[in-house]
Amino acid sequence: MSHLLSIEPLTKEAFAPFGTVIEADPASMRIINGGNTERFHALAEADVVGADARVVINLFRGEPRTFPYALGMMERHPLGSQSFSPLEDQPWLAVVAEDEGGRPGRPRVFLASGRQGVNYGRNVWHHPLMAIGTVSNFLVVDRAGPGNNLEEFFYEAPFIIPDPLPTENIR
Ligand SMILES: NC(=O)N[C@@H](O)C(=O)O
Ligand code: NI
Repeated sequence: MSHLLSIEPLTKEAFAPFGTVIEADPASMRIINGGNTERFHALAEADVVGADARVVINLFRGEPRTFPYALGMMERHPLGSQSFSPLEDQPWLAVVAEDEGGRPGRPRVFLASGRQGVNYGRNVWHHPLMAIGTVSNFLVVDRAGPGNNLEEFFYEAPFIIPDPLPTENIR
């Protein structure tokens, strides 16, 4: 089995096993504020569990990853979902994996446009934030509160993510 990973375009259908895509989906749009504003309603839902769990809104400023990238670990948050929405129209990578008996399977790498965010479902394996090209800011909605909300897994051998830029190479 090759450890070189391919990069897929992010679509809500392909990402569905892992969470939802946060983008201006016309099907969710309603006109509000007397016609001044388009509301893209309820694109995702924060899912937090446990006593005294709170939904919090954060800013993450990610340094761009360097490529080829040796992906050696994945993480998940058993007590809450986690969303990432880019703030500067910069593409980025959402990396996820199915759970296979309590460990992540082969990672899947999705190239998100600068107008696409994701909400990782609660307890879904993912790689920590992967900005590409330049320092990138993200609005992050996730869980705060008591309890251990981080589980990490380290692969026996790293997977390799090729350079996603220029994005024209993504098929
Ligand atoms: N540690 C932290 O809050 N961030 C990670 O969970 C991540 O997915 O980037
Ligand atoms: Ni995370």
